[in-house]
Amino acid sequence: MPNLSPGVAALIRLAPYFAVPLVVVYGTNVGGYSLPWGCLMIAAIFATPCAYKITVYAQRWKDVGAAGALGAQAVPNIPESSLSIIQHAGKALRVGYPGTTRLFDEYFAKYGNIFGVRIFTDTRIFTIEPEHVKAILTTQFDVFDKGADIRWHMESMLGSGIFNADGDLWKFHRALTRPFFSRDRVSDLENFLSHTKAALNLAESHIAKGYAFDAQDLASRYTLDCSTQFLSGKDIQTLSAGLEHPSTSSQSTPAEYTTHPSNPFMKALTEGLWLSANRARLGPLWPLTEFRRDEVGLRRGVVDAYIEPILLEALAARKGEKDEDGDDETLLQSLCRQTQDIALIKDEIVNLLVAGRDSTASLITYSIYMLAENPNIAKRLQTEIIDRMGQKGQPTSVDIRELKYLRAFLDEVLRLYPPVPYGSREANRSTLWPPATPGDKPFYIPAKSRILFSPWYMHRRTDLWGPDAHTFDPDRFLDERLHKYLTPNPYIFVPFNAGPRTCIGQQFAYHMASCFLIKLLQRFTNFRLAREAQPEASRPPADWAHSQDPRKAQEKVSPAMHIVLYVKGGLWVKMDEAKQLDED
Ligand code: HEM
Repeated sequence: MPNLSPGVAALIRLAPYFAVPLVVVYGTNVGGYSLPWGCLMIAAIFATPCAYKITVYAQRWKDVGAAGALGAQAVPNIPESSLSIIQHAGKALRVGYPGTTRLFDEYFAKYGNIFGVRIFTDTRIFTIEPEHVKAILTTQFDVFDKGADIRWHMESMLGSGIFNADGDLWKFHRALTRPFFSRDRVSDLENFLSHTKAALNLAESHIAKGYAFDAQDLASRYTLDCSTQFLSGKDIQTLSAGLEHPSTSSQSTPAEYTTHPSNPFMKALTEGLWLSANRARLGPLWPLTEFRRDEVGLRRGVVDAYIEPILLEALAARKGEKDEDGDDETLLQSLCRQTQDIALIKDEIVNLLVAGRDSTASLITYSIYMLAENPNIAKRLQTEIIDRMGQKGQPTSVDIRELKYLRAFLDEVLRLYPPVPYGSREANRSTLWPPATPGDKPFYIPAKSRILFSPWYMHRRTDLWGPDAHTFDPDRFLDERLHKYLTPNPYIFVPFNAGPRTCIGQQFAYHMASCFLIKLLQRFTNFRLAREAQPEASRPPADWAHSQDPRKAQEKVSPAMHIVLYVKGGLWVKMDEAKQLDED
């Protein structure tokens, strides 16, 4: 139904669910038994809810029976209504601490590490068991697709790009993009270093005026410029906008920032993802919130308008060239060589921009947050970096490999603040998962179940990471805790997922974030949060301080998520220029 708004399309799709029971009620009336009109009306009103309840009970009965026949157990379903679940999920998206909504806290405590919820006729199964995550991502990879629901929620933003594809289409995308993330290509640090320099010059000019700056905005612009340079050979210069002034500064933000052409693009990208995530939380009800028009598609239109000129330039440059690939060919050039399908190329580029910008910006943002919160760790990192390459030296990929504490620091940020806090898949057929407790019956996973697994929750489990799981301590990736917890049980740490669909940009992201942090720590010191600049509405709610979750209780900013984790209201920080050491 391409020309209909989401709301109208959904109504047409749902019409049979409401019409069939009414017709049945009406049919009984004309079929000889003449019920009084009052009874008929009551029957008509209750027919659809009754039919829905019967479907739900019949499905559950079928699942329990199928589980029993296989010597397995059905996943326990939580006794909460669909509307209440939708309401909690929506609230969690707006104001919740990612992962610790009432829904999760209460039900993980009550039912253990796996439970099911029903949203109308859909079953969703939540798990934070590493063995289940291993099954989803690796050992039962062919059972778990992204699925039709995800495509329905994400299509307006991501089209048929790699994130949204399954089966042969996914294989096609993967084969197309993977060669561009080879070790050689991602180890070329010039792109990252030149953009780091531009980004840190902006930070420096703000600091010189005594202003705080939003490190999250800076990180997003840095990662977007690096990613576009890598993908198309030309950056889109979002860093040239400069930085916003904090609301506490006496001077307002210069017009060159507020009117910069990259701003509508950045805003549309973020809003598009937020709205897409909201669709997933609302389940089948989301079209009601976009009744008259496709709000996400509108944002995608803004994104397209910004990237189209770059694309058309690349296509024009292709004309007349020989059909040969070369080592210096960009991904965009390669796509243009292999297809003239502009929609496909646009989808591919948008998918990679979404992947490259937000997740790595999240890693850098939370890294700066942790530098500010842990001055001793910042000092140790600084010492490691300066000992190896001095205060001005440019890192190489060998340096990055040898900076062990920096890598442990990044991994610890990824553990406590995984940029992609939740993963989702759909079972294309029924299967069995190992029990959460050895000796118990395996779990029966019915076909078509939507599965949600949470690195966020799993990365913080004290039974998997030790009693200090809530403490930020990079040494856990270097000392005996590594061998005690992670080495024997690698699926407890999955910030990039794992298996055949593991993140393609993992090494790219480590290099991009490492370059930024190395140069940051060479140039600046004394990182601190500028709480006065943090917008009032984005500060952590007062009741978080009394939370049972020790990390939530000590947060100084509000972590929030759409699909990717971010800091609500931005991460406003101050820092000092490091004293220049004499390196001669
Ligand atoms: C810290 C940074 C990053 C994190 C934590 C991260 C995490 C992830 C995760 C969890 C997935 C699986 C998503 C899913 O299956 O739904 C994924 C997939 C992917 N990532 Fe990343 N990512 C990061 C950076 C990047 C970068 C920089 C790029 C490329 C420029 C990239 C490209 C991709 C692609 C193309 C996929 C899809 C793979 C597939 O479906 O086969 N990622 N990433």
